[in-house]
Amino acid sequence: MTAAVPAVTLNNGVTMPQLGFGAFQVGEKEIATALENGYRSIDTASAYGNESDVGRALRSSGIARDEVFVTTKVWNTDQGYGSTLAAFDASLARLRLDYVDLYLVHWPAPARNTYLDTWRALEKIHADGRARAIGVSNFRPADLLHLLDAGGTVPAVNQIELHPHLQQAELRAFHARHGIVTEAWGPLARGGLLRHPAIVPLAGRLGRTPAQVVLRWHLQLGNVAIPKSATPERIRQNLDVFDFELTDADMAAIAALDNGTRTGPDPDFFN
Ligand SMILES: NC(=O)C1=CN([C@@H]2O[C@H](COP(=O)(O)OP(=O)(O)OC[C@H]3O[C@@H](n4cnc5c(N)ncnc54)[C@H](OP(=O)(O)O)[C@@H]3O)[C@@H](O)[C@H]2O)C=CC1
Ligand SMILES: O=C(O)C(=O)[C@@H](O)[C@H](O)C(=O)CO
Repeated sequence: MTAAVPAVTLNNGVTMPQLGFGAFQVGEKEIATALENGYRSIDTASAYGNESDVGRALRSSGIARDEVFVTTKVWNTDQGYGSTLAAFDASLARLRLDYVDLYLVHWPAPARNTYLDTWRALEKIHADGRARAIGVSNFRPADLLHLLDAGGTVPAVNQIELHPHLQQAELRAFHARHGIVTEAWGPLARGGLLRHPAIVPLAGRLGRTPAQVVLRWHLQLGNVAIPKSATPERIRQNLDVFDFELTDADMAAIAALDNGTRTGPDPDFFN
């Protein structure tokens, strides 16, 4: 039996489950499996091409709308004030929802130089009650400073690549200073960490899997994490992480694995 998922409170008082289902490269079946097994937060994006699958899985689950936290994101080519408003309408239509819980700017896309205008559109969407919270993704400290200096709404969340090989100390400290929740994408380093000689024995000692140990590390750091799996047993296993704890020594052993390795694009260059 999986214990209840704790909630984190965002800077506007909205609460969000600390562990959710990452829906990149999955379809309705996997999203339905996640919901059946107790996930109550789904992370999608217009770029994933599966917002309709998320909507269908939600409707057929029979779970009340207000019990599931739905995140989606505006893609780089839709950045800009008017185009973001139009992209949001299209996302809601595909999801067949009246609102999302969290709407994110997917990448800063620095060469476009449009994220401030995009952010104004997210503020309008939030003011209109169509996103309960708004945030960003893959923003670097300089992007966040730029946004904060422009005034307006402080992002509720920055969703960034974060795992033991890329611990993002500078961004996490920035977020803590400004009340921004850190959400980890690729929390399992896309599977690349799970045979690591520092993780495997830890998992053996605790009677857990390597993925569960890594997810527990995220939770104890205070991150929101959104692991993806297309495998039912792993989908279940990844949510079953609320009844054990890593010691300070375990946390320190994992902290030592930081080597700055990315599994995905670098926000400096991804446009
Ligand atoms: N904002 C952004 O720019 C980005 C956001 N994301 C979001 O983050 C989510 C998660 O990131 P993602 O890149 O998918 O990577 P993850 O770190 O979640 O890793 C997913 C990989 O790990 C494997 N895996 C999952 N659970 C286990 C387990 N218990 N044991 C062994 N292997 C496991 C999966 O295999 P299998 O599926 O075969 O079970 C898959 O290959 C995405 O789905 C998306 O929602 C991701 C990338 C960028
Ligand atoms: O999954 C996402 O949210 C992403 O933005 C990335 O997958 C990104 O699109 C990518 O990896 C492109 O190669």
